[in-house]
Amino acid sequence: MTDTMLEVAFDYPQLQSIGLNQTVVNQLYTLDEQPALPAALLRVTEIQRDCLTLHDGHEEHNARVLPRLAEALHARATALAVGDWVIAETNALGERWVCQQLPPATHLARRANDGRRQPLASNVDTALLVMGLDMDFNPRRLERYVAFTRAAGVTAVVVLTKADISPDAQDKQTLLQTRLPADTPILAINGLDAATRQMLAPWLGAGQTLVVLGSSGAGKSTLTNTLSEAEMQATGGVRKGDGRGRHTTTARSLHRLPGSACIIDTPGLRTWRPDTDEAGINAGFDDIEQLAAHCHFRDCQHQDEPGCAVRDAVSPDRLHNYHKLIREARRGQQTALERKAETARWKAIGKAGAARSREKRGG
Ligand SMILES: Nc1nc2c(ncn2[C@@H]2O[C@H](COP(=O)(O)OP(=O)(O)OP(=O)(O)O)[C@@H](O)[C@H]2O)c(=O)[nH]1
Ligand SMILES: [Zn+2]
Repeated sequence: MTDTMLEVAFDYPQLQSIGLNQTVVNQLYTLDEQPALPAALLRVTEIQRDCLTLHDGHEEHNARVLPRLAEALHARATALAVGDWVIAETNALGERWVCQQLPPATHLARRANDGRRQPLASNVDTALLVMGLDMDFNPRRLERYVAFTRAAGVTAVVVLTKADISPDAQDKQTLLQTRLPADTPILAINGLDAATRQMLAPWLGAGQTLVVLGSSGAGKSTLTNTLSEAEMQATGGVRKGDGRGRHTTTARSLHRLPGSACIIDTPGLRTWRPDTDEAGINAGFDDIEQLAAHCHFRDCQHQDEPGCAVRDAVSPDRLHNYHKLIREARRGQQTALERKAETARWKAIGKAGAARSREKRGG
Protein backbone atom coordinates (compact mmCIF):
# COMPACT_ATOMS: atom_id res chain seq x y z
CA MET A 1 0.00 0.00 0.00
CA THR A 2 2.66 2.51 1.01
CA ASP A 3 4.42 1.77 -2.29
CA THR A 4 1.74 3.77 -4.06
CA MET A 5 2.56 6.75 -1.90
CA LEU A 6 6.27 6.58 -2.58
CA GLU A 7 5.83 6.71 -6.33
CA VAL A 8 3.90 9.98 -6.33
CA ALA A 9 5.78 12.93 -4.87
CA PHE A 10 3.91 15.61 -2.97
CA ASP A 11 4.67 18.22 -0.34
CA TYR A 12 1.69 18.06 1.99
CA PRO A 13 2.12 21.33 3.96
CA GLN A 14 2.74 23.28 0.76
CA LEU A 15 -0.14 21.69 -1.14
CA GLN A 16 -2.43 22.26 1.83
CA SER A 17 -2.16 25.98 1.07
CA ILE A 18 -3.83 25.29 -2.29
CA GLY A 19 -6.56 23.06 -0.90
CA LEU A 20 -5.04 19.60 -0.45
CA ASN A 21 -6.71 17.60 2.30
CA GLN A 22 -6.59 14.07 3.62
CA THR A 23 -9.53 12.92 1.50
CA VAL A 24 -7.53 13.66 -1.62
CA VAL A 25 -4.43 11.96 -0.20
CA ASN A 26 -6.51 8.88 0.64
CA GLN A 27 -7.33 8.62 -3.07
CA LEU A 28 -3.65 8.10 -3.84
CA TYR A 29 -3.89 4.70 -2.14
CA THR A 30 -6.71 3.61 -4.41
CA LEU A 31 -4.85 4.13 -7.71
CA ASP A 32 -4.60 0.87 -9.57
CA GLU A 33 -1.95 2.00 -12.00
CA GLN A 34 1.57 3.03 -11.07
CA PRO A 35 3.06 5.97 -12.99
CA ALA A 36 5.83 4.80 -15.32
CA LEU A 37 7.97 7.91 -14.83
CA PRO A 38 8.73 10.20 -11.86
CA ALA A 39 5.35 11.58 -10.92
CA ALA A 40 3.87 14.23 -8.65
CA LEU A 41 0.51 15.30 -7.28
CA LEU A 42 -0.56 18.74 -8.53
CA ARG A 43 -3.64 20.90 -8.79
CA VAL A 44 -5.03 22.27 -12.05
CA THR A 45 -5.07 26.09 -11.82
CA GLU A 46 -5.82 27.01 -15.42
CA ILE A 47 -6.86 25.33 -18.66
CA GLN A 48 -6.33 26.88 -22.10
CA ARG A 49 -7.32 24.37 -24.76
CA ASP A 50 -4.67 21.60 -24.62
CA CYS A 51 -2.37 23.45 -22.28
CA LEU A 52 -2.82 23.10 -18.53
CA THR A 53 -1.26 25.06 -15.71
CA LEU A 54 -0.58 22.95 -12.63
CA HIS A 55 0.52 24.02 -9.15
CA ASP A 56 2.74 21.90 -6.91
CA GLY A 57 2.29 24.14 -3.85
CA HIS A 58 5.50 26.04 -4.64
CA GLU A 59 5.11 27.15 -8.24
CA GLU A 60 3.19 26.65 -11.45
CA HIS A 61 4.14 24.34 -14.31
CA ASN A 62 2.81 23.89 -17.82
CA ALA A 63 1.56 20.44 -18.72
CA ARG A 64 -0.47 18.54 -21.26
CA VAL A 65 -2.88 15.64 -20.90
CA LEU A 66 -1.75 12.19 -22.04
CA PRO A 67 -3.95 11.14 -24.98
CA ARG A 68 -4.84 7.96 -23.08
CA LEU A 69 -6.37 9.99 -20.24
CA ALA A 70 -8.00 12.52 -22.59
CA GLU A 71 -9.73 9.65 -24.41
CA ALA A 72 -10.86 7.99 -21.19
CA LEU A 73 -12.39 11.26 -19.94
CA HIS A 74 -13.97 11.92 -23.33
CA ALA A 75 -15.56 8.46 -23.28
CA ARG A 76 -17.20 9.42 -19.97
CA ALA A 77 -18.40 12.70 -21.58
CA THR A 78 -16.28 14.76 -19.22
CA ALA A 79 -12.93 16.54 -19.10
CA LEU A 80 -10.50 18.00 -16.59
CA ALA A 81 -11.57 21.18 -14.81
CA VAL A 82 -9.79 23.87 -12.84
CA GLY A 83 -9.51 22.62 -9.27
CA ASP A 84 -8.91 18.98 -10.21
CA TRP A 85 -6.14 17.05 -8.48
CA VAL A 86 -4.01 15.19 -11.00
CA ILE A 87 -0.91 13.07 -11.24
CA ALA A 88 1.62 14.30 -13.77
CA GLU A 89 4.69 12.44 -14.99
CA THR A 90 7.86 14.25 -16.00
CA ASN A 91 9.69 12.74 -18.96
CA ALA A 92 13.40 12.90 -19.83
CA LEU A 93 12.87 16.20 -21.67
CA GLY A 94 11.39 17.74 -18.51
CA GLU A 95 7.89 17.84 -20.04
CA ARG A 96 4.96 17.23 -17.72
CA TRP A 97 2.14 14.98 -18.84
CA VAL A 98 -1.03 14.47 -16.81
CA CYS A 99 -1.63 10.73 -16.61
CA GLN A 100 -4.39 10.44 -13.99
CA GLN A 101 -7.21 12.46 -12.47
CA LEU A 102 -8.15 11.80 -8.86
CA PRO A 103 -11.94 11.43 -8.69
CA PRO A 104 -13.19 14.91 -7.73
CA ALA A 105 -15.14 15.22 -4.46
CA THR A 106 -17.43 17.75 -6.16
CA HIS A 107 -17.75 18.79 -9.78
CA LEU A 108 -19.73 21.59 -11.38
CA ALA A 109 -20.52 21.38 -15.07
CA ARG A 110 -22.96 22.90 -17.48
CA ARG A 111 -24.58 21.76 -20.70
CA ALA A 112 -23.73 23.82 -23.74
CA ASN A 113 -26.52 24.45 -26.24
CA ASP A 114 -25.30 21.56 -28.40
CA GLY A 115 -25.69 19.26 -25.41
CA ARG A 116 -21.96 18.91 -24.71
CA ARG A 117 -20.90 18.98 -21.10
CA GLN A 118 -18.59 21.84 -20.11
CA PRO A 119 -16.76 21.37 -16.84
CA LEU A 120 -16.77 24.52 -14.70
CA ALA A 121 -14.75 23.55 -11.63
CA SER A 122 -13.82 20.57 -9.47
CA ASN A 123 -13.26 20.05 -5.74
CA VAL A 124 -15.16 23.18 -4.77
CA ASP A 125 -16.52 23.65 -1.23
CA THR A 126 -18.51 26.84 -1.77
CA ALA A 127 -19.96 28.57 -4.83
CA LEU A 128 -20.34 32.34 -4.53
CA LEU A 129 -23.36 33.00 -6.72
CA VAL A 130 -22.80 36.60 -7.74
CA MET A 131 -25.70 38.71 -8.97
CA GLY A 132 -25.93 42.47 -9.34
CA LEU A 133 -28.79 44.27 -7.58
CA ASP A 134 -29.06 46.35 -10.77
CA MET A 135 -30.45 45.14 -14.12
CA ASP A 136 -28.75 41.79 -13.56
CA PHE A 137 -31.16 40.92 -10.70
CA ASN A 138 -33.27 37.87 -11.59
CA PRO A 139 -34.64 35.65 -8.81
CA ARG A 140 -35.47 32.78 -11.17
CA ARG A 141 -31.97 32.61 -12.56
CA LEU A 142 -30.57 32.71 -9.06
CA GLU A 143 -32.92 29.94 -8.00
CA ARG A 144 -31.53 27.77 -10.80
CA TYR A 145 -27.94 28.49 -9.78
CA VAL A 146 -28.76 27.62 -6.16
CA ALA A 147 -30.48 24.38 -7.18
CA PHE A 148 -27.63 23.22 -9.43
CA THR A 149 -25.01 24.10 -6.86
CA ARG A 150 -26.77 22.26 -4.06
CA ALA A 151 -27.47 19.29 -6.30
CA ALA A 152 -23.69 19.02 -6.86
CA GLY A 153 -23.09 18.89 -3.12
CA VAL A 154 -21.53 22.36 -3.07
CA THR A 155 -22.53 25.05 -0.53
CA ALA A 156 -24.33 27.94 -2.24
CA VAL A 157 -23.75 31.48 -0.94
CA VAL A 158 -25.70 34.22 -2.69
CA VAL A 159 -23.68 37.41 -3.09
CA LEU A 160 -25.70 40.39 -4.24
CA THR A 161 -23.36 43.10 -5.51
CA LYS A 162 -23.78 46.85 -6.03
CA ALA A 163 -25.72 47.25 -2.75
CA ASP A 164 -24.06 50.68 -2.49
CA ILE A 165 -25.85 51.96 -5.60
CA SER A 166 -29.15 50.06 -5.27
CA PRO A 167 -31.87 51.85 -3.29
CA ASP A 168 -34.05 48.71 -3.09
CA ALA A 169 -31.30 46.31 -1.97
CA GLN A 170 -33.10 45.44 1.26
CA ASP A 171 -36.39 44.60 -0.50
CA LYS A 172 -34.67 42.39 -3.03
CA GLN A 173 -32.77 40.57 -0.30
CA THR A 174 -36.02 39.98 1.60
CA LEU A 175 -37.72 38.72 -1.55
CA LEU A 176 -34.97 36.14 -2.06
CA GLN A 177 -35.21 35.00 1.55
CA THR A 178 -38.79 33.92 0.91
CA ARG A 179 -37.88 32.04 -2.27
CA LEU A 180 -34.59 30.28 -1.64
CA PRO A 181 -34.02 27.31 0.69
CA ALA A 182 -33.87 28.70 4.23
CA ASP A 183 -30.26 27.64 4.87
CA THR A 184 -28.87 29.57 1.89
CA PRO A 185 -26.87 32.60 3.07
CA ILE A 186 -27.80 35.77 1.16
CA LEU A 187 -25.37 38.69 1.45
CA ALA A 188 -25.72 42.15 -0.04
CA ILE A 189 -22.32 43.76 -0.58
CA ASN A 190 -20.34 46.51 -2.16
CA GLY A 191 -17.72 44.49 -4.00
CA LEU A 192 -15.33 47.45 -3.98
CA ASP A 193 -15.36 47.73 -0.18
CA ALA A 194 -12.78 45.90 1.96
CA ALA A 195 -15.55 45.10 4.51
CA THR A 196 -16.69 42.40 2.06
CA ARG A 197 -13.75 40.24 3.21
CA GLN A 198 -15.12 40.14 6.77
CA MET A 199 -18.61 39.31 5.54
CA LEU A 200 -17.33 36.34 3.56
CA ALA A 201 -14.80 35.21 6.18
CA PRO A 202 -16.83 32.13 7.26
CA TRP A 203 -16.34 30.59 3.80
CA LEU A 204 -12.71 31.64 3.35
CA GLY A 205 -11.02 29.35 5.87
CA ALA A 206 -7.68 27.64 5.17
CA GLY A 207 -7.92 24.79 2.68
CA GLN A 208 -11.32 25.91 1.36
CA THR A 209 -11.95 26.21 -2.36
CA LEU A 210 -14.52 28.65 -3.73
CA VAL A 211 -15.80 29.29 -7.21
CA VAL A 212 -17.32 32.58 -8.33
CA LEU A 213 -20.27 32.19 -10.70
CA GLY A 214 -22.52 34.79 -12.28
CA SER A 215 -23.29 36.73 -15.45
CA SER A 216 -20.85 39.01 -17.18
CA GLY A 217 -20.68 42.37 -15.40
CA ALA A 218 -22.16 40.99 -12.17
CA GLY A 219 -18.98 41.91 -10.29
CA LYS A 220 -17.11 38.60 -10.10
CA SER A 221 -13.65 40.02 -10.83
CA THR A 222 -14.25 43.00 -8.56
CA LEU A 223 -15.15 40.63 -5.72
CA THR A 224 -12.17 38.34 -6.40
CA ASN A 225 -9.83 41.33 -6.42
CA THR A 226 -11.21 42.66 -3.15
CA LEU A 227 -10.86 39.24 -1.52
CA SER A 228 -7.24 39.01 -2.82
CA GLU A 229 -6.30 42.49 -1.66
CA ALA A 230 -4.36 41.59 1.49
CA GLU A 231 -2.20 39.23 -0.51
CA MET A 232 -1.57 41.76 -3.25
CA GLN A 233 -0.34 44.24 -0.66
CA ALA A 234 1.82 41.60 0.99
CA THR A 235 3.40 40.62 -2.34
CA GLY A 236 4.10 44.22 -3.29
CA GLY A 237 0.98 44.59 -5.38
CA VAL A 238 2.22 42.53 -8.32
CA ARG A 239 -1.26 42.11 -9.70
CA LYS A 240 -2.54 45.48 -8.57
CA GLY A 241 -2.03 47.43 -11.74
CA ASP A 242 -3.26 44.88 -14.24
CA GLY A 243 -6.87 46.01 -13.91
CA ARG A 244 -8.32 42.50 -13.97
CA GLY A 245 -11.60 43.89 -12.70
CA ARG A 246 -11.92 46.16 -15.68
CA HIS A 247 -11.34 43.43 -18.24
CA THR A 248 -13.65 40.70 -19.23
CA THR A 249 -12.55 37.42 -17.71
CA THR A 250 -11.87 34.93 -20.47
CA ALA A 251 -10.45 31.87 -18.74
CA ARG A 252 -11.15 30.06 -15.54
CA SER A 253 -8.25 30.17 -13.11
CA LEU A 254 -7.53 29.31 -9.51
CA HIS A 255 -5.95 31.91 -7.21
CA ARG A 256 -4.77 31.74 -3.66
CA LEU A 257 -6.41 34.11 -1.18
CA PRO A 258 -4.88 35.46 2.02
CA GLY A 259 -5.64 32.94 4.78
CA SER A 260 -5.01 30.05 2.37
CA ALA A 261 -8.40 29.66 0.77
CA CYS A 262 -8.47 29.28 -3.02
CA ILE A 263 -10.83 30.96 -5.40
CA ILE A 264 -11.73 30.01 -8.96
CA ASP A 265 -12.66 32.96 -11.15
CA THR A 266 -14.86 32.14 -14.13
CA PRO A 267 -15.98 33.96 -17.26
CA GLY A 268 -19.58 35.16 -17.25
CA LEU A 269 -22.21 32.46 -17.50
CA ARG A 270 -24.86 33.46 -19.94
CA THR A 271 -26.96 30.39 -19.37
CA TRP A 272 -26.38 27.59 -16.99
CA ARG A 273 -28.38 24.66 -18.21
CA PRO A 274 -28.70 21.87 -15.72
CA ASP A 275 -26.20 19.11 -16.18
CA THR A 276 -28.28 16.94 -13.92
CA ASP A 277 -31.26 14.62 -14.03
CA GLU A 278 -34.60 14.87 -12.30
CA ALA A 279 -33.19 13.49 -9.08
CA GLY A 280 -30.55 16.22 -9.14
CA ILE A 281 -33.16 18.96 -9.55
CA ASN A 282 -35.18 17.47 -6.71
CA ALA A 283 -32.09 17.46 -4.51
CA GLY A 284 -31.64 21.15 -5.31
CA PHE A 285 -35.24 21.98 -4.41
CA ASP A 286 -35.14 20.03 -1.16
CA ASP A 287 -37.98 22.06 0.36
CA ILE A 288 -40.30 20.82 -2.41
CA GLU A 289 -39.03 17.28 -2.05
CA GLN A 290 -39.80 17.29 1.68
CA LEU A 291 -43.29 18.73 1.22
CA ALA A 292 -44.04 16.21 -1.56
CA ALA A 293 -44.02 13.44 1.05
CA HIS A 294 -47.29 14.95 2.35
CA CYS A 295 -49.08 15.13 -1.02
CA HIS A 296 -52.18 12.95 -1.29
CA PHE A 297 -50.90 11.12 -4.38
CA ARG A 298 -47.52 9.49 -4.21
CA ASP A 299 -46.72 10.46 -7.82
CA CYS A 300 -48.14 13.98 -7.42
CA GLN A 301 -46.68 16.37 -9.99
CA HIS A 302 -47.92 19.39 -7.98
CA GLN A 303 -49.94 20.59 -10.94
CA ASP A 304 -53.65 20.46 -10.17
CA GLU A 305 -53.95 17.22 -8.23
CA PRO A 306 -56.20 17.38 -5.14
CA GLY A 307 -54.45 17.21 -1.77
CA CYS A 308 -51.14 18.64 -3.02
CA ALA A 309 -49.02 19.81 -0.08
CA VAL A 310 -46.47 21.59 -2.27
CA ARG A 311 -48.81 23.96 -4.10
CA ASP A 312 -50.09 25.42 -0.81
CA ALA A 313 -46.68 26.05 0.72
CA VAL A 314 -44.37 27.07 -2.13
CA SER A 315 -44.57 30.39 -3.97
CA PRO A 316 -46.21 29.91 -7.40
CA ASP A 317 -43.22 31.43 -9.16
CA ARG A 318 -40.77 29.11 -7.45
CA LEU A 319 -42.98 26.13 -8.28
CA HIS A 320 -43.19 27.28 -11.90
CA ASN A 321 -39.41 27.50 -12.08
CA TYR A 322 -39.11 24.03 -10.54
CA HIS A 323 -41.46 22.55 -13.16
CA LYS A 324 -39.51 24.24 -15.92
CA LEU A 325 -36.23 22.76 -14.70
CA ILE A 326 -37.74 19.29 -14.33
CA ARG A 327 -39.00 19.53 -17.91
CA GLU A 328 -35.55 20.61 -19.12
CA ALA A 329 -33.85 17.79 -17.25
CA ARG A 330 -36.30 15.26 -18.74
CA ARG A 331 -35.79 16.72 -22.18
CA GLY A 332 -32.04 16.24 -21.80
CA GLN A 333 -32.59 12.53 -21.29
CA GLN A 334 -35.20 12.02 -24.01
CA THR A 335 -34.95 10.94 -27.60
CA ALA A 336 -36.26 13.33 -30.27
CA LEU A 337 -39.54 11.39 -30.54
CA GLU A 338 -40.16 11.36 -26.82
CA ARG A 339 -39.38 15.07 -26.80
CA LYS A 340 -42.09 15.81 -29.36
CA ALA A 341 -44.68 13.85 -27.41
CA GLU A 342 -43.72 15.62 -24.18
CA THR A 343 -44.00 19.07 -25.80
CA ALA A 344 -47.45 18.16 -27.14
CA ARG A 345 -48.50 16.96 -23.69
CA TRP A 346 -47.41 20.24 -22.06
CA LYS A 347 -49.13 22.28 -24.75
CA ALA A 348 -52.35 20.38 -24.03
CA ILE A 349 -51.98 21.01 -20.29
CA GLY A 350 -51.40 24.71 -21.01
CA LYS A 351 -54.51 24.87 -23.22
CA ALA A 352 -56.62 23.09 -20.63
CA GLY A 353 -55.40 25.57 -17.99
CA ALA A 354 -56.23 28.53 -20.24
CA ALA A 355 -59.69 27.07 -20.94
CA ARG A 356 -60.28 26.59 -17.23
CA SER A 357 -59.41 30.19 -16.43
CA ARG A 358 -61.68 31.36 -19.26
CA GLU A 359 -64.50 29.32 -17.72
CA LYS A 360 -63.75 30.87 -14.32
CA ARG A 361 -63.95 34.33 -15.81
CA GLY A 362 -67.21 33.21 -17.40
CA GLY A 363 -65.80 33.58 -20.94
N1 LIG B 1 -20.75 50.41 -7.19
C1 LIG B 1 -20.40 49.14 -7.37
N2 LIG B 1 -19.85 48.74 -8.56
C2 LIG B 1 -19.51 47.46 -8.72
C3 LIG B 1 -19.70 46.49 -7.69
N3 LIG B 1 -19.28 45.29 -8.15
C4 LIG B 1 -18.85 45.49 -9.41
N4 LIG B 1 -18.97 46.80 -9.78
C5 LIG B 1 -18.65 47.39 -11.08
O1 LIG B 1 -19.35 46.68 -12.09
C6 LIG B 1 -18.54 46.54 -13.27
C7 LIG B 1 -18.42 45.07 -13.66
O2 LIG B 1 -17.71 44.36 -12.65
P1 LIG B 1 -16.74 43.12 -12.98
O3 LIG B 1 -16.14 42.70 -11.67
O4 LIG B 1 -15.81 43.41 -14.08
O5 LIG B 1 -17.78 42.03 -13.48
P2 LIG B 1 -17.49 40.49 -13.87
O6 LIG B 1 -18.61 39.70 -13.29
O7 LIG B 1 -16.13 40.09 -13.49
O8 LIG B 1 -17.64 40.51 -15.45
P3 LIG B 1 -16.96 39.49 -16.53
O9 LIG B 1 -15.50 39.53 -16.29
O10 LIG B 1 -17.38 40.09 -17.83
O11 LIG B 1 -17.56 38.15 -16.30
C8 LIG B 1 -17.22 47.20 -12.94
O12 LIG B 1 -17.24 48.51 -13.46
C9 LIG B 1 -17.19 47.23 -11.42
O13 LIG B 1 -16.42 48.30 -10.92
C10 LIG B 1 -20.30 46.94 -6.43
O14 LIG B 1 -20.53 46.17 -5.49
N5 LIG B 1 -20.62 48.26 -6.34
ZN1 LIG C 1 -48.14 17.72 -4.82
